[in-house]
Amino acid sequence: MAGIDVSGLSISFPIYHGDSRTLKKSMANAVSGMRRSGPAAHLQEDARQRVIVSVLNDISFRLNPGDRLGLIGGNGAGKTTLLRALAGIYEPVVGRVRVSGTMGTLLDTNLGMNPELTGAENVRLRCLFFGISRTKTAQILRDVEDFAELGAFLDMPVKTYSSGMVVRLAFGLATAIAPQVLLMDEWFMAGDATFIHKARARLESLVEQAEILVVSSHQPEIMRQWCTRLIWLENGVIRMDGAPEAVLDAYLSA
Ligand SMILES: Nc1ncnc2c1ncn2[C@@H]1O[C@H](COP(=O)(O)OP(=O)(O)OP(=O)(O)O)[C@@H](O)[C@H]1O
Repeated sequence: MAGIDVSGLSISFPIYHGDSRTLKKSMANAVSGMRRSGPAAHLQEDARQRVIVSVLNDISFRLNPGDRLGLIGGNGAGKTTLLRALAGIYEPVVGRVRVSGTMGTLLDTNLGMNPELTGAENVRLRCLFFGISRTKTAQILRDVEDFAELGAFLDMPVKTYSSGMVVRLAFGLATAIAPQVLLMDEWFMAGDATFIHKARARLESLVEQAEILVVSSHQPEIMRQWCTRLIWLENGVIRMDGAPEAVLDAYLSA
């Protein structure tokens, strides 16, 4: 059964810089004089006076099949970092992340996509990676072809695609293999209106199969329509966690 269990998760990045004295001084000033909500609130020094960016701090939540979680928050709040931690790209510094079930990620268009290979070759390669049979691979290829509407470009190297075309291919492929847990950053909404309409219809059908969705977006409409729960992140901590309307009302009026 699909599930996500995040407990006391903290993530920070050390800053390794050749000449960090000026940086440290400005950070020390920022840290000592900062407001909690100020843009430098997550810059700190560790016990060894190294500068660290504390991106997520003590994050906990659980998700069960059918949950559709939206992450909202201003620029640099930690939404993408949280998605990357769920995907296993970042290891927790403190706390733990447990994800059960097969996972599909729409976090970075180039992730797992070889630009030298054609769209079709990338589809076949992904199927090979997941151990999918030839017959099923042929079905998936047809499905991606129908969805992405790339025409002859499906047999062209991905490096010749526009960014919107890469989004269509990546989204089509990630959703064709029907993961139990789908993690999605908002970049895919860069597609044109027709694509967003199709993407939504496809996502709805995935979520109907009681899978888990975690999506980050700056668009309130997307959050209202797609999510059953919202977490508002601010400077790496959970400011509010609850029903979409309540969290959006508080977030938009803050
Ligand atoms: N590898 C890294 N090294 C240092 N700092 C990082 C790293 N990755 C992210 N950060 C910092 O962590 C903070 C949170 O970044 P993140 O991309 O998670 O924010 P976000 O909420 O997704 O923002 P946006 O809405 O602008 O995409 C930012 O201040 C960013 O500069």
